[in-house]
Amino acid sequence: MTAELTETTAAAATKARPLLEVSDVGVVLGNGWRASRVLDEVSLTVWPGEIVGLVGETGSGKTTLARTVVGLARPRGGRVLFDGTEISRLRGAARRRERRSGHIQLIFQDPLRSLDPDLTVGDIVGEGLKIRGLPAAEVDARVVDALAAVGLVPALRHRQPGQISGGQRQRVSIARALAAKPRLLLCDEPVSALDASNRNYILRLLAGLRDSLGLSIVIISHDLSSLAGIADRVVVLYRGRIVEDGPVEQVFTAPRHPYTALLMASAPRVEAPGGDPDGELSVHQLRRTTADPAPPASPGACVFAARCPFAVDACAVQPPLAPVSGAVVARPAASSLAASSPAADGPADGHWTVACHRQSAWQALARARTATARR
Ligand SMILES: Nc1ncnc2c1ncn2[C@@H]1O[C@H](COP(=O)(O)OP(=O)(O)OP(=O)(O)O)[C@@H](O)[C@H]1O
Repeated sequence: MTAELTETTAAAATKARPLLEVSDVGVVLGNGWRASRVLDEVSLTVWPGEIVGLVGETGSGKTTLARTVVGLARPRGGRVLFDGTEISRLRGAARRRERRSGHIQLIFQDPLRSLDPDLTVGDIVGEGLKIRGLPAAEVDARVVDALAAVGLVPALRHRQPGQISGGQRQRVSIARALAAKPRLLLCDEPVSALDASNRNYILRLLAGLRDSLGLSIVIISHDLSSLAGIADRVVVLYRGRIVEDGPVEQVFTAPRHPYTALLMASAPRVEAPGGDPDGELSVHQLRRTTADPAPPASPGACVFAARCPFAVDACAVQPPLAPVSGAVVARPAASSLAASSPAADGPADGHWTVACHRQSAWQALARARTATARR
């Protein structure tokens, strides 16, 4: 990896303000009667050098949030700031300039579909640089450099996507993003199509890029266990709303929103360092049954109320994200990688919020429920 690539991105890590600030963003997709509110009052902060996991079931709005950050979806209300500049209002030439800067790179879920099968790896990685008018020799050097950064040999640049493995294709996607010298990577399900060994390789690679380049990284994932080892912070989306946002160790050890707990209970196995497997709640303790009282059904009700077994009258009103009560928030230390992150000493410490009226009450109620399926 060249010193130049390292310097450009490491500079971002030293600044004492968030790299990305999404504030109260709403997004409506579709038109007329098919229009639907896909994001509602979403706020997300990513600090220099921080790895943030964005989780939530399918359709919760994760991809839409990433697309909003890069300007592919237009927010209706709210704003997106990148390094202090409001990018959500940029139009025309200013928007094109921002895009061409390459500072924010979106890495798509399915590399086979997102990489042009007719281009060589070299063309794919260098495409954006050519569009920006860089001389051929510089494009070539940066392509080789970016491939090396993801552990691929230079000779691979003569192959086409169909001639390399799935893991290599995902590395090519990351190399393409790195060639633009980004400061923020948004990775949409970067490992969901990969087998276990490639998954671990890509996750370690992303963590290594954060450490060596000071990159900020948002990893969108269904798979909570893949985030446990590398993310500093986890943000949980449910039907377009953030329901919990906090240090990965605390959230995965003692989730404060019943939906986060349900996600964790549904996952194959999420190992939070210091976690207590015996204390974990089961899916059956967290799912509504016909025996539970009917949840409030007003239009402004908590977004999770209809599925929540602990909903009470107060849940007829959507709770705002509020600091977790009584929590002692330690510095993120989900892994040695996370603990050594530039963000771990930064202002991201101590931030743990949850949107639940019953944040202090539902755990005891859940434990009192039977841990096995009702017959
Ligand atoms: N162009 C569109 N028009 C209308 N609705 C859309 C459009 N694109 C997405 N949606 C809807 O927006 C919601 C959020 O979609 P999004 O892809 O952001 O969710 P996601 O959490 O990334 O899901 P997944 O994990 O399956 O990728 C979904 O209900 C989806 O059907």
